[in-house]
Amino acid sequence: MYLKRVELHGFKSFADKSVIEFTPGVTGIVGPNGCGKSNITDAIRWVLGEKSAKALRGDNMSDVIFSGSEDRKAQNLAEVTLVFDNEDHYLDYDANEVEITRRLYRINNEAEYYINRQPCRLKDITTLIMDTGLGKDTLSIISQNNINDFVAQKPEERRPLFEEAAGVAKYKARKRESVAKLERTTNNLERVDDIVVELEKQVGPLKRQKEKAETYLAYQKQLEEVEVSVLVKVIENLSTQLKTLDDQIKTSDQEKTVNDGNILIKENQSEELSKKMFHLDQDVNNLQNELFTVMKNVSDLEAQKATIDASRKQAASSNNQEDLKAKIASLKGILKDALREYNDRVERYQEVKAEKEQLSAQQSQNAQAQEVLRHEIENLNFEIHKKRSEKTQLVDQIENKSNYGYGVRSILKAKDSLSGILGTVSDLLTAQKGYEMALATALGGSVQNIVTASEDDAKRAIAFLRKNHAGRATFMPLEKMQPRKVREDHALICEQAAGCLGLMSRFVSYDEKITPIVENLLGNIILADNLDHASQLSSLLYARYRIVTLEGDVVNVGGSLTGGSMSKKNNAFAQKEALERLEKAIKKDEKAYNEKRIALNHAENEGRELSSLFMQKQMSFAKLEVVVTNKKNELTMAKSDYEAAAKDHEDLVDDVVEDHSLLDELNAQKKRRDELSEEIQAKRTLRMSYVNEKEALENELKTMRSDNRRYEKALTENKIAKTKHETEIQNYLMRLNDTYMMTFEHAKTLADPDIDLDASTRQVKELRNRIASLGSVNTEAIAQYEEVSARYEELTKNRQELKAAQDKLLTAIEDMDHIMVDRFTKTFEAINKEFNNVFRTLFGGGHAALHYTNPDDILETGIDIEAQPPGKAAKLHSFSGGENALIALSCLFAIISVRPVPLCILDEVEAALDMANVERFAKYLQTFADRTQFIVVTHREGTMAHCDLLYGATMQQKGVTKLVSVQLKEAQQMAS
Ligand SMILES: Nc1ncnc2c1ncn2[C@@H]1O[C@H](COP(=O)(O)OP(=O)(O)OP(=O)(O)O)[C@@H](O)[C@H]1O
Repeated sequence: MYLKRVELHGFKSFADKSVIEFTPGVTGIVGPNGCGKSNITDAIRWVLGEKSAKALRGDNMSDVIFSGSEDRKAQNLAEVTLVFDNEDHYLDYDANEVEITRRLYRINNEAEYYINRQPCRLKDITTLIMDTGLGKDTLSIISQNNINDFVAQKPEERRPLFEEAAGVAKYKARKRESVAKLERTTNNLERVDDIVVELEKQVGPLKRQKEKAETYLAYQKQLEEVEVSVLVKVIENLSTQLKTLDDQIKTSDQEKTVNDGNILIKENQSEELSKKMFHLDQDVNNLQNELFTVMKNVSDLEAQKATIDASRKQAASSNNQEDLKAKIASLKGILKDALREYNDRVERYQEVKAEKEQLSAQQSQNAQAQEVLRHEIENLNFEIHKKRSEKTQLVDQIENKSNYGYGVRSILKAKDSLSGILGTVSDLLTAQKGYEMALATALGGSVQNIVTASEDDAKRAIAFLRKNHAGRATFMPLEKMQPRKVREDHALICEQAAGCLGLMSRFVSYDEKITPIVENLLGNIILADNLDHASQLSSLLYARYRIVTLEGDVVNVGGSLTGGSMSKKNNAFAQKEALERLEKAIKKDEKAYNEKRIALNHAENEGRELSSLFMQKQMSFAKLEVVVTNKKNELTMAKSDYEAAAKDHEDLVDDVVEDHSLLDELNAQKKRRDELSEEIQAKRTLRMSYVNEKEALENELKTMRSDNRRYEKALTENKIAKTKHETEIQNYLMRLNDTYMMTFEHAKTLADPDIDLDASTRQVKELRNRIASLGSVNTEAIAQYEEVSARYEELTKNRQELKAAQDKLLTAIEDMDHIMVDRFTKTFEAINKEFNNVFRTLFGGGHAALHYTNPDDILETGIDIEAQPPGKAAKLHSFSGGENALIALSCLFAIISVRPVPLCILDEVEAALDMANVERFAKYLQTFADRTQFIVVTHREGTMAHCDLLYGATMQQKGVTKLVSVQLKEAQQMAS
């Protein structure tokens, strides 16, 4: 390999493109001072990788670009190419010729590098020439300064030259890299070690915490599964019991109400009976007194009559003729009395008969009246039951809101466990009577909106619905609701308009605190009496408002109409109104029912009285029948007695003046007596029946009161049980909500319906105990552990890798050290030997040697020079400049002979030598010329004489170097 050509363009004084051809052997470059000879050396050094501007004799790298002269402008870039012949493939590059180019731009200070015109990095160039003997720090470029400094250098500063000769630069560079790597690896290892130790401290406790947290979560999961099923089952059981209790309460309540009514009626009846008995007693008493008087009268009158009858009987029994007249007269008197009595009794018989018939007629009237009343009572009872069941249905609809959305119902059910739920709009508003349809229309779907105290309450409720998949609902936070209004001028138009009743909000009752809701929902809705007026009004108001009618038709904003028939069934306000109406009707029917019951009772009493009277009449009638028969017999006998006596004695029959007053009075008194007896008897019988009836009533009342106590007791017990059940259900629902954030419906979908309640309840308790025994738990530990342990594992792996890398690097460094020591020692010894030889040749005798300054550390040792020219003492600092140069050149040649280099550039290295030594130097050069290509910058003729090729550097144009091939003579002229 040798340098074939150097091409320069714009480099320092080489303004124009210059091509310098070289041949193997020694090439001399001559010329006057400052004409640019050393710039060629700089150019070669630059291409071979020099990075220091100072080494290139400049301040900045851009100083290498031609900076202009008197006649020439500065260049914008410098470019130098070295062309090597590489036929022997000395350079490790697959080409017979290798071109290395470096280029630098002034404008951005950017450099470009090429190998065989292919762009590359500076590092690729230094790698290519490493250990070839080329390169900026090698033996290939030796300047006058290098030579001058060599002897004065510190031993350590001389070492690189020897290292280069020993070919350890590659290893040194690699070692440097390995050491740097080792340092980085060690640093990393230490850092990783620190972290691993730190992590180790954390991993243990975190693992324990994580395991505890996992156990806790497993228990919690188990607990949730079991407890949700238990809670669902318990709630279902309690709900079933609650339903039974409700039914029992309803039944007891109804039974008690019926019983209460019956007791009241029976008590009234009993009281009435007492009153009647009291009056009967008074009547009987009075009648009894009168009876006494009448009986005394009868007795008196009968006594008088008996006297008369006795004298008549005496006269009648006489058989004297003279008394015959008196006898006939007596018998006639007896006959007349008998007839009168008979007629009297017959008349009474007829009277009693008539009375009996009248009573019978009254009885059947009474029976009819009773029948009518019973029928009416039955009807009323049926009505009341019907209305009560309608009411139950209606209450159920109103309370359970079965026609409302799922979300609304879910919220109402969970109301107690949520905060700030005030109820639905339909709960909080009541339509005034007659405005139910209008209000329902005005509100539309908003009736189902749920009013909350605050916006946060609404948000919590929405979160609850979302979590439980429990439907959707609209919420109206009181604090957020803005009023809607009708403009004042529009309100004035309304006031004047036909059929306008005013703002809908005026026809609603509500609690003052929900005013914002009412003003928001109804503040701009107008009520009109009918659709025609509503339509006219809408036109007047430019169709800006919603106008509803009493019938529930609507003129919408914009003027469209909605209307037709509307079911009241789902109208919340109509439902409320219907309930009120139903309750009133039930009360009215109940009142009528009780009144009819009392009337029936009266009729029954009257019936009883009539029947008692009728019985008595019947008895009197029967008695009278006997009396009439008796009287008839008596009359027949009297008639027969009279006719027997009067027969054949018609002359003796006188027309006696008859005085019937006594008999009439007696008959009258007797009639009265019988009437009184009959009446007393009737009243007594009646009283007796009243006594029996009252007794029966009291017995019934006793039973009913005892029933009532039973009902009350059952009611109280059931109500207490109901409250207890409700509270328990509420508590369980709250537990579901608070602990598991679940609605009952959602929990039901997750629950196991076939659990054994007792066993599961025990399991819940046990799990709770287990959880409690875990103490404080950090659930974050699971994620923390995962993170820390993953990091720990990764870093542990890292540590192993780093450790392996460290070991590998240490081994590599050790190997390199061995190689370097070996090579360095061998090369050093060879150079040392050669040094003495060259020295003796150049000095013509004497002695020279090289020594390690630190033989124990071959890798770092400096190199000492021991030189003793013939006849002189060996003190380096006391040699002349020329001697120093010769010593240095001896060493240089020794090195070159041990380690031949392909190219060596010597820049005025022999300047300090005398002519004889220059001669020796030049000759010596020739001894190497077959192995090493020399380029020698020189002023010395002796050197020039031994050059194979000579170039002369000139500056024909000022400041611009031009190189021409010259003959020795021309060169000598140029030098001189
Ligand atoms: N960037 C540059 N642009 C133009 N000319 C430059 C630039 N850098 C250096 N020079 C010129 O190059 C010359 C120096 O060249 P160089 O040091 O190679 O000369 P020389 O021939 O080696 O001299 P000597 O024999 O004294 O060592 C100077 O004239 C300097 O002005």
